[in-house]
Formats: sequence, C-alpha cells, structure tokens
Amino acid sequence: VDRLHYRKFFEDGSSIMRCNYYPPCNNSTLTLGTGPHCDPTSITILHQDQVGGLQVFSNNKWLAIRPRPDALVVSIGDTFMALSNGRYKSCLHRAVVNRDSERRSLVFFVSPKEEKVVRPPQDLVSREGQRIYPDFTWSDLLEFTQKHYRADVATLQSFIQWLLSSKPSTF
Ligand SMILES: O=C(O)CCC(=O)C(=O)O
Ligand SMILES: [Fe+2]
Repeated sequence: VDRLHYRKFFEDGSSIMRCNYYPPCNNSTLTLGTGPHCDPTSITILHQDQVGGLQVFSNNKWLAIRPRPDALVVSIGDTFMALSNGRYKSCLHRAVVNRDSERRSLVFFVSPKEEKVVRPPQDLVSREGQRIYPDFTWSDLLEFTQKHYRADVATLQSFIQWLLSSKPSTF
C-alpha cells in the first residue's frame, strides 16, 4: 500500500482522547474495570500509570501489559481492521481493578473524520480478490457504539449486521 495512503486518510481526522479512572475495589476478583472489548476506533495509543491493569487476549489467555513510565501501548482497533481488509486484527483487551490503589489511564483513539468512508485501498483488495467488510462511515460506527451497543468482542460483526439491516444498499 502506498506509504501516504493511510496518512492522507487520517490527516483531517477527528480523534478522541479519554481519561479512565478506576477507584480501588476490594472485590477485585469479582469485577472488571473495563470488560473485554476491541476498540471500535482505528489506532489506540494508551498510557497507563504504574498501578497496571491492562490485559490483552493472546494465545487463548489474558496477558498483563506491564506498565512502563517511558512507553505507550499502541494497538489496532476495528476501523483499522476494516481499512486493512482484515489483515490487521483488532486487539481484544480489558482492564482489571486493583484492591488497594486507584488507577488512571489516558487513551488517544486515532479516528478519521466522521463522514469518511471506511474502505480498504483498491490495490490491497485487487491482490486479495475479495472485500471482507462493506463500506461504512466512521460516524455510523461511532453512533452504533454510543447509542446502540457497548463495545465488546464482536462489535464489528454486530455493527455490520446492524448496518446491512438498516441500510441494505451499502453492500
Ligand atoms: O484502562 C485501560 O488500560 C484500558 C482502557 C480501554 O481499553 C479503553 O479506554 O478503551
Ligand atoms: Fe479499549
């Protein structure tokens, strides 16, 4: 794919910043700070404080991402999975709570401009021969996850079904 392709796609983007706050919780084995989900956005750049709690699902188990003050965690979200025709996989993750300490994380979600159509580059599709996801706009997916569906393991598949039932002409 042309080096400039994704840079151009995101250059007028409308990204989102979120600060998560997790109070200490003495039932930390019974509850989660953030349940398992893939971010619906494109690329996630996350910084967690020294308490730690971020986990990613890999090789069938949850792995703790050890906090490092000098490091950011970069992961792929659903929109980038669609933009790469499924080549880059959206990262399943969650955050556990801590019994004794409060915890904060600061997350920057790279996202395109709302009305941008999410579709993989033509040369990638020509090589692979087949599209995996229909066209959608980032604003449709954002609306879906803010008004109709709480992001989880299956957001993108559920969104596509919702999209095709509400706007059948897209595919
Ligand atoms: O707090 C964390 O480490 C994870 C937060 C998260 O997954 C999110 O805000 O989407
Ligand atoms: Fe997340």
